[in-house]
Amino acid sequence: MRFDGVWFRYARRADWTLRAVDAAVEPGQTIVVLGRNGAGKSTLLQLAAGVLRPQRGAVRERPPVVGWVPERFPADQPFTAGDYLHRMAALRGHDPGQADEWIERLLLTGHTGTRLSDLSKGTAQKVGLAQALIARPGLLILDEPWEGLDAVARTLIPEIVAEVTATGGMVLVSDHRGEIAQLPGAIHWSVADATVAAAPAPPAPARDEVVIEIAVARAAADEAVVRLRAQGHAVLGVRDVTGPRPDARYHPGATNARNAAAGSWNSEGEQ
Ligand SMILES: Nc1ncnc2c1ncn2[C@@H]1O[C@H](COP(=O)(O)OP(=O)(O)OP(=O)(O)O)[C@@H](O)[C@H]1O
Repeated sequence: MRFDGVWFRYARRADWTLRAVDAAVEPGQTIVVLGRNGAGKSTLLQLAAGVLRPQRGAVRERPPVVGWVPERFPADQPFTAGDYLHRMAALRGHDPGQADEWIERLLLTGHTGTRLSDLSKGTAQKVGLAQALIARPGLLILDEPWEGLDAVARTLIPEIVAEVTATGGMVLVSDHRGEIAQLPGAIHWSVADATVAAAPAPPAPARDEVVIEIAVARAAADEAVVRLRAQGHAVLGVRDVTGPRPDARYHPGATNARNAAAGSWNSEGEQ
């Protein structure tokens, strides 16, 4: 997919929010879009998603299925979370079971009967994420995905990104706080002064580590993740050890992509 001389502004005589943007995303790539508040990251992502249209230039070769997770999930809709996700699955031509798999994986099971407007911000964000993933997107767009998410859900983001890219999908992620600057293998773009430029990747952390698997009570998972992070440990993932075993790439515990991610760890000889 590429931005081909893209110019965009929100009103006819307004300053350009983005000027002459030329940039390309290849299959399997993750792009982290960095920039200060108001720089134009969301605008760029919405142009990529096709939600906004450029006044000049074009976004070309966009994959047919796009999953867009806006910065704020629009929760003012008259559905419960479960009903909404099942409807979205049906609308996209999928079995409602596809929604159930994401409901389970994003730990939304206890919220399916809650109306969207009554969900907490973080839970609503997870519904937004599930909605985008049900479609099995070839392009996944995550606008500040860390905002409002609980600690467990945060650990799932890199895992989900790896699964999409492992199957040739592209991922665009905005990040104004530099939280995902360490997303492995990601390419960084910087948005500033209405232009988009390649940004150097932050230095990789020194690696002399081992992986320890621990099991904690489900109710204590959030607290455990927060405490481990506070102690300086990298939390690589959270998975359900009692749930059904998955059998396809976007399913809970997705075997192919998950193994591919684990393989990259093994190949570094750290286990
Ligand atoms: N719907 C809109 N109408 C008019 N101006 C807008 C609109 N949306 C965004 N803008 C303006 O466009 C500029 C870029 O906004 P954008 O949301 O793309 O920035 P951002 O880098 O994503 O910021 P943040 O990190 O705060 O989300 C800002 O000056 C913003 O005020």
